[in-house]
Amino acid sequence: MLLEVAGLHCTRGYRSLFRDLAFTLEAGQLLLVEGRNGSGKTTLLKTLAGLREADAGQVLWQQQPIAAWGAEYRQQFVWLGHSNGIKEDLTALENLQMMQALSPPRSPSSPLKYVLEQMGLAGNGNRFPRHFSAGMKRRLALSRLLLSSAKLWILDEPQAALDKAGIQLFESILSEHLQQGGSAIMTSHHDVGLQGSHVQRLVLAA
Ligand SMILES: Nc1ncnc2c1ncn2[C@@H]1O[C@H](COP(=O)(O)OP(=O)(O)OP(=O)(O)O)[C@@H](O)[C@H]1O
Repeated sequence: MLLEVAGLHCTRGYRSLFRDLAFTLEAGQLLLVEGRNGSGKTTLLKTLAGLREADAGQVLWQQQPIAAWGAEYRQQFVWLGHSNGIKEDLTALENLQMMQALSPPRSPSSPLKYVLEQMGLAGNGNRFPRHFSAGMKRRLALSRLLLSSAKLWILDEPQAALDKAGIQLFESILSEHLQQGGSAIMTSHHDVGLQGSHVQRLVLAA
């Protein structure tokens, strides 16, 4: 088992978002976290990523509490939040270099120009993302999925701003990751075109 969550309780202000939350995630599985705006999806993802503390409960990564992993836990997953985490003053190619440096690299690694091509950004390598559309920025942000060898992906509304082709591209990258024994936790307000016993759903009802 890769990730195990038990008795998780998170509050924000005086509001309890979820209580006694429990689930497990195995290699090859996708967990879709659903719920209305403000129900606590981002809060849950940040808690799983160790970016905020739970009020109670445990998050175990490979049987060990994430706190016990220390800084090493950050190398175990790819994080993509609402913010794209790209630098507007670096070119697209320089952004890929930065992403590559921050994550355990894939081996063999693809040439960065090829990664841009795969993401539908061919010819934009030397441009600055401040001149990109919102969907182009999201595609650049999602490039990190092709650069990292991390087994777990934690993605907050990864399809935001993507056009139909971008959503299909993301789903095919995700599907390949799962087939290769990776796992992912993601939020979405849209249907995800992946089905099967390896896809679990968690609906937050707060
Ligand atoms: N920085 C903060 N300080 C205080 N309360 C916050 C903060 N961020 C979020 N909240 C509250 O926590 C609750 C859950 O927010 P969260 O962002 O986790 O929801 P969400 O399900 O991801 O929403 P959305 O679908 O809109 O992205 C909301 O009621 C929100 O008001």
